[in-house]
Amino acid sequence: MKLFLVLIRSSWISGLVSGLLGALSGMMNLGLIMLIHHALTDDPSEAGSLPYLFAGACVMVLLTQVTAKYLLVQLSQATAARLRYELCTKIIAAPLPTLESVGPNRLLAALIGDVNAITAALSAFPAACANAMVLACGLVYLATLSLPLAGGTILMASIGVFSFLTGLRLANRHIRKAREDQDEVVKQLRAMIDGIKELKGNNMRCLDFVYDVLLPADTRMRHSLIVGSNIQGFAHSWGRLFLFIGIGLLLFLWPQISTVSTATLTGYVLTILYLTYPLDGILGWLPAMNAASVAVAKIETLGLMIDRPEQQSSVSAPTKFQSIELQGVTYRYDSMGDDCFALGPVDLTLCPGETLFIAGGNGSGKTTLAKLLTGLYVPDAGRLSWNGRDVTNKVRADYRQLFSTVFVEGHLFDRLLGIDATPGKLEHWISLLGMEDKVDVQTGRLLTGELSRGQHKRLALLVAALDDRPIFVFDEWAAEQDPEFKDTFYQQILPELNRSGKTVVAITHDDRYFSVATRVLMVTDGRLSDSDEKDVSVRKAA
Ligand SMILES: Nc1ncnc2c1ncn2[C@@H]1O[C@H](COP(=O)(O)OP(=O)(O)OP(=O)(O)O)[C@@H](O)[C@H]1O
Repeated sequence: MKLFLVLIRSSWISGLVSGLLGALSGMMNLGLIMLIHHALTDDPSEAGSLPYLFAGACVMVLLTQVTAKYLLVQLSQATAARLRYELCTKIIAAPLPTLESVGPNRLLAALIGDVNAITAALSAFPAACANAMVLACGLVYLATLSLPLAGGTILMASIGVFSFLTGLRLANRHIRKAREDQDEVVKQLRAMIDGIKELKGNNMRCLDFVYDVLLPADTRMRHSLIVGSNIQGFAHSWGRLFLFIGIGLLLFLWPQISTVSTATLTGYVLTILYLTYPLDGILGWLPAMNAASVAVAKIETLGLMIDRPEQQSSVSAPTKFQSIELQGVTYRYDSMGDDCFALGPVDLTLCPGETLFIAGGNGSGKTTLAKLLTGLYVPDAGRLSWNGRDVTNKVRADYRQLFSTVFVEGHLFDRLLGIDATPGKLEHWISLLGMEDKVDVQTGRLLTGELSRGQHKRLALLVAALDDRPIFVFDEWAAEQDPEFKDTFYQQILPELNRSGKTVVAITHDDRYFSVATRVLMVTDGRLSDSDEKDVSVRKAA
């Protein structure tokens, strides 16, 4: 039922019209059968207008079917696009930790697989309406031929449909399970694509991955699908059987207990045989409906999980700040129970124009701190303030616009988006970063296809520089640069940003360059402290 609500929300008028047209086409189909019945049983010399009626009914069937399908293709695609858009909007608006805990695989499976399942079921909607109408009209026609026979047929068909629906409910459990297993399969397929180099370099790992991870996940999904589909198939055949039992009873039993003319019997059998097609169509459509309902439920659950939209920000970014302060800020990941990492309490004040380096061991919490500082994570406790005012949910999105960031796993879009840089500035940064052959200045396209990790970082820095926010946050930016460019970064790029009034926060392990910073802080096991390494590096640099 929810599936129809999804359809109606998209455009109830198109849905209704295509349903009605489908039903009309069903009636026309049945009209054809009645005409055939007359042509077979009436005197050929009295055919009169029958051929014209037949031709007219054929044209009507064609017109109604084509129009209904045309309308529904538009509608089902619009519904799919709308579902995708709604989900994408929710994803963009959801807080980062929520998305991190849902994970990209589940999001992708919903955006692609579930939306496609819904589109497939909706596309078959006019045909289902046509089939339902053929069945309904067929039963009425049967009633005009013989009321008791029609009653018997309805009884047999009802038993068949009821058995089928019972089987479908049973199959549903397995189809739902298969949908859960699909998330795991998508996860492992992504792992295979992301880890292709690691797999190619170690045959044993490759075999282990394929036979111990990928195939078992796939087998679990396949098994659930096979069981579900087999139950559906059996229920389908079982439901259909009752129609043939009805025909058998009609042919062999009815003439024994009542007198019935051959013309009536012929019309009856002809109609019932014809009705097996629409019945088949409906029984065949119900499993697709079933899969679509599972998909709707999945999208709804996911939508509810991520439906905690943050307040959206104004389009223009702030150009200045006076201070940013973290007071007693704490943050804990909640994904791994009690053992999860906790940061803080952290006290930190960031002032305009300073160059702050943050150092510390692996896993000590530097990136977590950067995500808190940039408003991507919300502190569990403590206070984050911007120009003396608390960064509440209402202003968090605006606050995030203060930062140009380059995170370790940052993504590069293949074009410059949301950037309004002058050609002079663009060329300056392209030449400073040596990215002349990776950027199409005319179109703003970035050639992100085959980049080395160092080049990837340089392009990311280019985008951040063109973003031109008051504060730059670099997470181990120089880690993948050659010594020469590392030097350019610390001795040329950071001072240049500083001279143009920017504040820089750089997470770094390069103690050789600590002298460039105005302040160096150290993170140890989630705690922040002043570092005495800056003095050491100043001595080293001297
Ligand atoms: N999304 C997450 N869910 C749960 N735990 C996480 C998540 N991200 C990071 N952690 C954990 O938090 C801790 C701190 O991670 P963080 O990335 O902040 O460290 P880091 O100091 O930047 O390390 P590195 O120098 O290796 O980049 C680590 O133990 C990490 O496993």
